[in-house]
Amino acid sequence: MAPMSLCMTGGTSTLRLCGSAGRLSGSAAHWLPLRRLALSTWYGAGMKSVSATQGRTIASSAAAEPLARGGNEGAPAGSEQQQPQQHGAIEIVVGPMFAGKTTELLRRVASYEAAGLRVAVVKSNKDDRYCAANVVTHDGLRRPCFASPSLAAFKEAAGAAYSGFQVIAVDEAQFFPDLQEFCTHAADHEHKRVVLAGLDGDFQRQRFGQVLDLLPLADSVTKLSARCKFCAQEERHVAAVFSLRITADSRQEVVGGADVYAPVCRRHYVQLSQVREVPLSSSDEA
Ligand SMILES: Nc1ncnc2c1ncn2[C@@H]1O[C@H](COP(=O)(O)OP(=O)(O)O)[C@@H](O)[C@H]1O
Ligand SMILES: Cc1cn([C@H]2C[C@H](O)[C@@H](COP(=O)(O)O)O2)c(=O)[nH]c1=O
Repeated sequence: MAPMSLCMTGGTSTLRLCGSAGRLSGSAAHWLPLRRLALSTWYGAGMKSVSATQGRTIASSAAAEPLARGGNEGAPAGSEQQQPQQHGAIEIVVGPMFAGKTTELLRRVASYEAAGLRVAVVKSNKDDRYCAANVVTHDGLRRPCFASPSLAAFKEAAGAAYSGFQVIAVDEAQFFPDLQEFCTHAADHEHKRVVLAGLDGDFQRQRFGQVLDLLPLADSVTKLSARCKFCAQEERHVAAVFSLRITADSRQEVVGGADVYAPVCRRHYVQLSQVREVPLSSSDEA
């Protein structure tokens, strides 16, 4: 079994497979073709990132490097022989609101494009906060995208262009009803690299959509943190790991920004989510 490592950088933890063919032991070593495994484990290596709380610089990632070489490590230079197929992969970026998930998604998109790959960016059409046809970060970075109710609808809208995309970047992943099925098929059978950004939990810290279902299928999982809004008011910088809803709406899906949510640390989540429950339950009784 390939070992897992938890790499901490500031407010960010990156959980990634860091096995190598040489370190394989047990039954997997008997049936996995070693060369294929060596290539696929190399893809995820070297990923590093820092949290939104640490500013706008997100450390460079080596994730695009192998792909920059076309994923064709086995072919001799200038060879006319058929190139090996690109390997599929699933990268997941999670965290509370305002943690920099979309920023990180766009950084990876730019990195893959710089490596010469064709990238499609998709977001849920439920997210109409800043612009219907763009992925937009809370601080205004933007990029045109497909806005779709489902990933099947995106595939249909892309039409013939779909097969040319080597990377599919999905923002607001928690809103897609067919996330697991689409990503699994795209990575396993269409050999695409799928990069997802989304909430792992809702305002009640419950699973949100299908993001968590993809963890066992992912090549890398990066959890980002934001900065606790209430600690910041006390001039303390504390990592925010939860999204607190500051309105009295109890539906799971409520699209919004700083008017509806605040990033909070554990202490403030516990304190303030209980406060929030009082007006909710008294109004429920009325
Ligand atoms: N009210 C706010 N609270 C916290 N961060 C904010 C707020 N408004 C803008 N930002 C900025 O948003 C950036 C993160 O945006 P984004 O990548 O869209 O986050 P996410 O996708 O995780 O919600 C942060 O670096 C921060 O500078
Ligand atoms: C916590 C929480 C969030 N949402 C919505 C609010 C926003 O529209 C998105 C998250 O956007 P971001 O890019 O991560 O800032 O999800 C929701 O519907 N329900 C929730 O509990």
